[in-house]
Amino acid sequence: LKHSLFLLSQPFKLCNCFKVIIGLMVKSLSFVKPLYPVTPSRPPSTVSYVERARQHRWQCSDVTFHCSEGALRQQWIQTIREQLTALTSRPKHLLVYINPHGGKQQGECIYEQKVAPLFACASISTDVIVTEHANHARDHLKTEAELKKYDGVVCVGGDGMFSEIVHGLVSRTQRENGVDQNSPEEKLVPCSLRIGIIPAGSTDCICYATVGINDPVTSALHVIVGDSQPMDVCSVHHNNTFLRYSSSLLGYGFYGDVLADSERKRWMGPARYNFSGFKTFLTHHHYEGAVSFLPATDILGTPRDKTRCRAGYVTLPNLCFCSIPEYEMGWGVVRGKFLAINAASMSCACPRSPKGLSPAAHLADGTTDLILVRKCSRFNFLRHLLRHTSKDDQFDMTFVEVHRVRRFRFTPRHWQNDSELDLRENGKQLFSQICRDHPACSCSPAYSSWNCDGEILPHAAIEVGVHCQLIKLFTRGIEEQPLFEDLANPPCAL
Ligand SMILES: Nc1ncnc2c1ncn2[C@@H]1O[C@H](COP(=O)(O)OP(=O)(O)OP(=O)(O)O)[C@@H](O)[C@H]1O
Ligand SMILES: CCCCCCCCCCCCC/C=C/[C@@H](O)[C@H](CO)NC(=O)CCCCC
Ligand SMILES: [Ca+2]
Repeated sequence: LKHSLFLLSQPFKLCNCFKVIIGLMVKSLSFVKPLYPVTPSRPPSTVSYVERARQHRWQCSDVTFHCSEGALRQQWIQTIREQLTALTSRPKHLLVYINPHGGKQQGECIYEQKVAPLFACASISTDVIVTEHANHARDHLKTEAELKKYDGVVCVGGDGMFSEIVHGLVSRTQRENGVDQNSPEEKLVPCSLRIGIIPAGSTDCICYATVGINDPVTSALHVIVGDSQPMDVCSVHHNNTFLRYSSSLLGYGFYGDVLADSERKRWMGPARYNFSGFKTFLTHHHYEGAVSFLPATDILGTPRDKTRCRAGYVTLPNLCFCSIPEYEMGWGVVRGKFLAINAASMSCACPRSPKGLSPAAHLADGTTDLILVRKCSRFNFLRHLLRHTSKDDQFDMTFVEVHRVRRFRFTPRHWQNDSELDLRENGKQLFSQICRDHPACSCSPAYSSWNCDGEILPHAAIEVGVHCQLIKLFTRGIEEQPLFEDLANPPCAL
């Protein structure tokens, strides 16, 4: 009995079969059509378990046991419960934030119908907060939430909602440890609570790039089995002032302009990105400036590798976050006119771009892939963009270069001083400012804005540093797909 239960309650591979118990329910008789004669004193017991399906999807299945002998039945139930309680990596108490306005505005419904029943089945208790305004979750986490009560935080929403959770948790952790976020050289203290993402947004790139699919049930099951995946976070500063954290894309030029335009069309839902993407492509603005960066020379991989960041990938201990003066000598500089400057700390894969902006980027290696797309013809830029959606190499083009870096800075060519910046900060954002060289014409504006994980940063001049493994998610990274998927889950008796 003990041996069978051990197999049932551990992630295991046997004849390519994968089953992990998530919970046990002693069902009331009315739920089950008995196969065997049962009496009210001996109801059947149902064990729920996780099963792999196609394309990284996980699903929940049940097996119902009947046992005519009361004592043996009780022994099974007790032992399964003990085994499940002994799994310390599994969360028991979670704090859940739901954004009711993310994506197609289905957050509450997705949580109630698909996720809450699974958490209940796995005996996870939850405190649920439906947010009432933007930054509600961030501010609650930063100051009020009694974090000691919980084993993790779950966000139901998109990348913007995830970003709120990251800001709340990281800021709280730094404050409690006396770390000054305004200093770009400061080494930040990692957060101890894991974060779960139930995808209910428009892009959901963090979920897609860490699980392999945007599916609320799959994500909930990864939380239940207690997966853990460390993740890098970039800090963004301007003039020794902390601006924001970023865990997926920091994009200036094309992706900054797409976002600025799409924010005015939120009413369109996820389709706003198609509309603004097409419009921004047609405007074909370029931006002049200098990008200086500190290459990551002490790591094995490069952004042009054919290998991908997959579950179980172990990063070698590296220098992670390093202070500027120590490495000042190794900095490189690229000046020019750019259609896009993108920094991808992870692949940024999402349904729109299944391999992502930087397919070989790693989730937790302390680096970000800096992609510089120089001014080129519309036709060439379109070829580059379309390669985000195909298998072809988007970096194999003369006007594109990519560097794996630990830190970088961007200074726009005409950047003057902070009085201009203050104007932007105070809400009078100069997105429509025209080129200073030709004040009367309507050619490319002098500045774009940064797209920071889907939030607009009004500052153009920024300094960015990667903080290796600052947060942890309730995922295990994308699992390698079996060669013959049909053989991965043969019918397998428990
Ligand atoms: N109750 C609320 N009312 C209005 N805005 C909210 C509320 N709760 C959170 N927000 C904000 O909504 C914004 C968008 O949310 P979210 O990321 O969940 O969806 P999305 O933008 O559609 O998806 P994605 O970020 O994946 O593209 C976030 O910036 C978040 O701060
Ligand atoms: C002519 C048009 C060609 C279109 C080419 C399509 C290329 C798609 C690449 C998509 C990359 C998304 C990267 C993820 C960024 C997220 O942090 C952010 C927040 O959710 N999403 C966007 O900014 C949303 C960005 C959406 C951009 C379209
Ligand atoms: Ca990385």
